[in-house]
Amino acid sequence: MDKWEHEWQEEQQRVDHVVEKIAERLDSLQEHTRSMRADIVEIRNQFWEDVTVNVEDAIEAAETYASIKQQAEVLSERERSHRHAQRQLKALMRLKQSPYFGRIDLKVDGEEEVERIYLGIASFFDEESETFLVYDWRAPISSLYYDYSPGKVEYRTSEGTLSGVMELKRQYVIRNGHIHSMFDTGITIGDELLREVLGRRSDMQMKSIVATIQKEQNEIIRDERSRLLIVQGASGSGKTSVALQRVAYLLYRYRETLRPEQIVLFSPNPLFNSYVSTVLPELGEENMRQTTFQEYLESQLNDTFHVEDPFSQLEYVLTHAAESGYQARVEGIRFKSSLEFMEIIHRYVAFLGQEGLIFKDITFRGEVLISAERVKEKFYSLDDSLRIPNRMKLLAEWLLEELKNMELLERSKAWVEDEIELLDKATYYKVYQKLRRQKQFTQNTFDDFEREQEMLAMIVVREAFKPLFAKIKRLHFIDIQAIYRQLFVNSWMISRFLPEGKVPKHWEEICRQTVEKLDRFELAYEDATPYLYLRACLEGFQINTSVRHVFIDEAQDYSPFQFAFIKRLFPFSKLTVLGDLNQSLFVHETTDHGFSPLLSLFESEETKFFALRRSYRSTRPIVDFTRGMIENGEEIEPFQREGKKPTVTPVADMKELVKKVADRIRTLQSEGYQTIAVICKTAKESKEAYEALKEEVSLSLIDKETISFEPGVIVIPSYLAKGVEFDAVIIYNGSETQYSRENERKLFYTCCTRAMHELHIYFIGKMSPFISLVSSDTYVFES
Ligand SMILES: Nc1ncnc2c1ncn2[C@@H]1O[C@H](COP(=O)(O)OP(=O)(O)OP(=O)(O)O)[C@@H](O)[C@H]1O
Repeated sequence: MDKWEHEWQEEQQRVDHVVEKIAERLDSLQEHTRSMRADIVEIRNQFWEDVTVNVEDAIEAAETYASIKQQAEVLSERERSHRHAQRQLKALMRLKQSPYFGRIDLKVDGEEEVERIYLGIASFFDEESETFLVYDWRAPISSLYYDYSPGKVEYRTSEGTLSGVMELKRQYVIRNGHIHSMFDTGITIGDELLREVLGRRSDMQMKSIVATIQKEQNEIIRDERSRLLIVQGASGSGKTSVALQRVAYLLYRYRETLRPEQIVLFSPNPLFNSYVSTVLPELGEENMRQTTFQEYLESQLNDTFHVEDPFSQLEYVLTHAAESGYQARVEGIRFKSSLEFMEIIHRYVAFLGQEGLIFKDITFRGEVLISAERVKEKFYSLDDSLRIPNRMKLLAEWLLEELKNMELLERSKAWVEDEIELLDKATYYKVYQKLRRQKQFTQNTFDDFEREQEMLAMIVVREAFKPLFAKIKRLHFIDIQAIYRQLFVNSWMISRFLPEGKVPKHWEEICRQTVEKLDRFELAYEDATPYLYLRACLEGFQINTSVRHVFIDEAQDYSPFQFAFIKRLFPFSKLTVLGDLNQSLFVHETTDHGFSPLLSLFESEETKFFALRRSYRSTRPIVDFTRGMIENGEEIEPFQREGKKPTVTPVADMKELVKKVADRIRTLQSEGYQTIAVICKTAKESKEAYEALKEEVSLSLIDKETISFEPGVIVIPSYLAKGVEFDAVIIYNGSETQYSRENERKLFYTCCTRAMHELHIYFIGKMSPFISLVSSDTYVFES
């Protein structure tokens, strides 16, 4: 037996030993959770018995209530522990299958012994030997594994910086308790293991990368200082992966204080949410809160407007270029997304502090109780050194007082008498009891009747006024819609607020389009954030104080305005922003600001910028091809994973296109690929492609309503394929007519970079100039 075989055997023996220990722990934990479950069932049963106690008698009811409350607390505490134990169980079960993936041998300077540190997805401490049989990958010492190759190392502990020598770095693939493969690694973390991992077939769910995190990624994952962390990373460089492992890291590092719901991830679409949702559970953590910016907008605006989503905006930009008004809309999108427009809103708000606010009449049963004019007069009579939201609060208090007086007067109106007659018996009885308790009955039947009527009138009017009071408390008397509209009704209005006095191009047309939409209760995507911002400046920000970390993935698709807004929403939160400027989809990104507006959000010493240049997703030939399409593409480093060159195929017409694409799908399937995406430019093109192809092969169509992927063949519009990857990608129609304008370059690049193993492009007529740009040795032209 050679040395390596011998080591392998020893390693397997250790795995067996650890697995056995884990199995023992599992047994006792299972026993413990079983008894905990029995407890919970018992408390629950008891609970219902208590609830059926007679609650007629007030004292007894109060006692019952107290006891139920106490029991409920015990129950929820037990349930929490049970959930915790369940999670531990799951983690242990995973650990039992694959207890660790790495080992480092460390000799600390000044010590004799070499310590062997094994890394896995969770720690496992053996009480008998009082040693960690496995260290959590997030433990401080584990960082050595990611940051160093064998040789001299340094690391920080609570006692200071220690130095030493890493004598060995080893990687394992362990499945079902058996070592599948084992490598000793050199400079980078297991190129071999990484190659193996990356060469696997995709199965529509993102995977954790803890075994092969690269040094440059580890730095981002473990950064704890920055308030704003910006990651510009090439396509496939692991931005999303880094974001998710960072969430897991933070949950571990701050496990005493940080809960998963205090972390929010903004993702590009709901489909992406489901794509990444398995990573944290795989690591034994609960998922953070996942949302999309659109979801937030809708939650705030849906009761007033139909809010356009970003994909409809993009679909318009991509497909309506020939229409009149198109240039104005595009210019409007750019302008309304800028920080300049935010500044205009600030100036507008300052102006509104002095004049120009618009209020609603306060009406009741079709009559004006307090006219908008009176409300306005009152507002401007308030101390104008106060901020507008504070004045609004005072105004609301005043309105509530006024309304209370009016409520009194209302009681004698005729409608109240009619309503009293419609009251049910129970209400009458309640009033009777109440008067009796207050000993207000006089025995004089006539007076008593009067008193009863008064009280009933009070009840009726109070009930009717309730919604009015609620609206005032929510400041619904401010006519935000009209105030926003006012900025666009007179096209000269804007010139008062322009910082440099330059009115945007097509301004009149932009105004006309905006007002027209607002009057139809529609809000264009580009208007939604400024509208909410204006509202917040007038009503006060509804900030979220509990969230501690906000992650924004695909950040290149957010406007500077949106970034600034998100920061205001989460004032106590750190921001991790990840994106790739080469994949910008939205129109506002065609300007040159990049991520620079972000830098103005925090002080420079609180901000850190990282660049990820290595691309892991696609094979080297695919990266060589795609990086030729973009500026500075040579800076992207492909990971050395071999594969076939992309193909570019001309076809004569739609009929031939469908036939060739269907043939390709069949070939790819026969090669064993699980996930094959036919990527189209728009939803419209996707639908057409799907209708044509479905006669030939079995496939499904993805649209913006789709919430999860299934493996197989899909047809998908470009913008929904963002952030996701497929074994093989077919670009349905890569001709000049589809992709030639500058804002289509990045779209095309994004589509092509979704491919892990194979990329095939078809075109009719002329090929897209973004292909002709690329060196012809990087692809195969299949005529
Ligand atoms: N260190 C790593 N070890 C193993 N796989 C990795 C590593 N880093 C990235 N990957 C893999 O590379 C692929 C791309 O990663 P990810 O989607 O996170 O990149 P991205 O930068 O967000 O890409 P894009 O911007 O194109 O959407 C994924 O399959 C991911 O698992």
